Amino acid sequence: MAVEAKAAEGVETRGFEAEVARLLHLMVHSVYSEKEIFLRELISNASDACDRLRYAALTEPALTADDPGFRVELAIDKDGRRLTIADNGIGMSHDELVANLGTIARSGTSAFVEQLSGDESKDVNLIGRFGVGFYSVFMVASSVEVVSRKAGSPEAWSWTSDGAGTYAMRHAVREGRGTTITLTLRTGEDEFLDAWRLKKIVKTYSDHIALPVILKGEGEEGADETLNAASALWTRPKAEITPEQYGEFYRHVGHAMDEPWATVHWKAEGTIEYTGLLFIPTNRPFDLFDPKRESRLKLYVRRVFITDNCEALLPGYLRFVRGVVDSADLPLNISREMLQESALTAKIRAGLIKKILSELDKRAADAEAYKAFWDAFGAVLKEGLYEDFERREQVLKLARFRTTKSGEGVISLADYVARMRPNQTAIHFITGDAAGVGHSPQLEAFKARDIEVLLLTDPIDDFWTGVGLDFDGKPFQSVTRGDIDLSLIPEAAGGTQAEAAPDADIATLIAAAKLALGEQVKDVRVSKRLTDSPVCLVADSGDMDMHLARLLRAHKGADAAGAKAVRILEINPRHPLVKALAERATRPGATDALEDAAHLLLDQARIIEGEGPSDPVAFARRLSDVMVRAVA
Ligand SMILES: Nc1ncnc2c1ncn2[C@@H]1O[C@H](COP(=O)(O)OP(=O)(O)OP(=O)(O)O)[C@@H](O)[C@H]1O
Repeated sequence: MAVEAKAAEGVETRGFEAEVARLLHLMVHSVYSEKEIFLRELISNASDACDRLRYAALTEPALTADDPGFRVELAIDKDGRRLTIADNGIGMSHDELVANLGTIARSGTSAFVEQLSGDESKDVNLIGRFGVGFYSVFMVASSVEVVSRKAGSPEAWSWTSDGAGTYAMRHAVREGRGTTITLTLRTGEDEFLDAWRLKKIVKTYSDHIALPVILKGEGEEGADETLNAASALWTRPKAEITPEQYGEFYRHVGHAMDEPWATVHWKAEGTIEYTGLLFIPTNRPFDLFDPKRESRLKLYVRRVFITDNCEALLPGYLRFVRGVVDSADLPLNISREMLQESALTAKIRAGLIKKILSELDKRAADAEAYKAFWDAFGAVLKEGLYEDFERREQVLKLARFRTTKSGEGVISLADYVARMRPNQTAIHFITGDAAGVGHSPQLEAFKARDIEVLLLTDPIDDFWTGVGLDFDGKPFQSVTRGDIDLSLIPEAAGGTQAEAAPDADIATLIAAAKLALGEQVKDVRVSKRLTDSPVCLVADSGDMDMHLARLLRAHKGADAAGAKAVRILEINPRHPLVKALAERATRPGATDALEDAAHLLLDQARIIEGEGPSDPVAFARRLSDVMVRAVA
């Protein structure tokens, strides 16, 4: 953390973590046009600090007894070119100052730093997409002092920096708890010393903050002035809240920078009362695929912030939802642990899920807007198909799919069913990588019969398709697994099939291939799925789907249960190569050539699956032997 720590006359100079130094360099040289967002970030932090103290005071009331009125105060010192933002929140200890303002502790900021290209003109635009919290002050300030006193502690500490590689820590004096941040503004940033400008900024970005943001001494006859509405946004009547205010509030609670894709604000009344103000983001939050799959919803009890880490409030598959739930029915002194188990929490959870799913259902009517949502969060929502047994049908109805016929668009299962071919009884799908899945040879017979196939490319697809779901009475069936019989479905017009090799010859070829390949395949058989390619691999009906097996091998190693299942090699009796080999198989002395051919066919099928030959050296040798014979 500290590159260098030097104690001289009570001053401790420390180096910023390398990533912070990079970030600060960008801030200091920033030409970002909306520099005023630094104030939003500081007020947002101050409000969070007050929320956290209010919660701590539930169990330790002495923490706030001397100064119960939470607030944020802004003060301007024109002569000194200084702007001060002070709060009476929880404050920071020496170690917290070092940890929070010297390193990158937030996932959002580290995602930001990861994206930095070194090209400043490009990087500056990232500021608007990520937000950089506290560090944004260096866009406007030549030096910054943070004086903080942790609630309950007599000691205060000062953190100072000019944003150039190091910061200094020293003892300080602060009357009462909280944090005071003093910015010395750079030349050219005088607008932030102007009371009108500050009022405007607070009104625009921080009106929703639930505690008063006060401008000191700039009102009539030097009076203090409260600049924001200072009441919790979710408690205000919907009709009085503008979309801009909802948007700012979303960015504050969601630690986000985008616009909400959907806003749902309602009051639940009945067995349990609560207010919900939920947002579905437009963009994927950075921690969306974090293995912890935590929900970030903020829970309040009668406007006192309790936690933003209550797993029991939202299932993992809705973890992209941001916002606030405030209930008067939960006890104020409820612990985070009790919350997880409370029957009231379970009721709220059921209410939230219902509201979110029905909102999605409503919005699905606008196909284009819904596709934007689906592209961002569909992969997560589909986890519900696997884990929310009760609501599978609802989620399935909300799901959208790319298919062999959808082009760049997506379709619903209802669309799929409506387009099913005569005598088609199942919903066919293939799982795989986005780049290759649409070209798999296993799809050939489906294309020949004009049967639509769902192209599933999210890792979760391999899981939910294995739980025996159906839609509208139609089961899901993988095109790469088990026996497939499409003979009852008419071929598409214009399709002509080449003559197949005689059955007896094919039987001889199959026998020779089985002998040559031994344990490497479970079976060799005539394919009903191929029309153009000579071979493909399929999984046996009881075995794991091939794509899932590959995923498991990649993540858990070759020994993972089911990952090793041996596949079936299918051959296409109408393909010229197979026909020639079948003919050759009936002639005497064919064994060696057929052995090479069988291995090459298997390797070819493996390559098409994206797996590579099982023995690359042997593959290369066989291939050159065959080529030599061909050109000799
Ligand atoms: N006024 C404050 N009082 C107490 N702690 C603070 C204050 N300002 C910042 N902090 C601490 O410093 C941390 C880093 O702040 P920073 O603004 O960089 O990120 P953040 O607030 O966590 O995230 P975001 O900017 O996305 O809201 C905070 O998480 C908080 O712990």
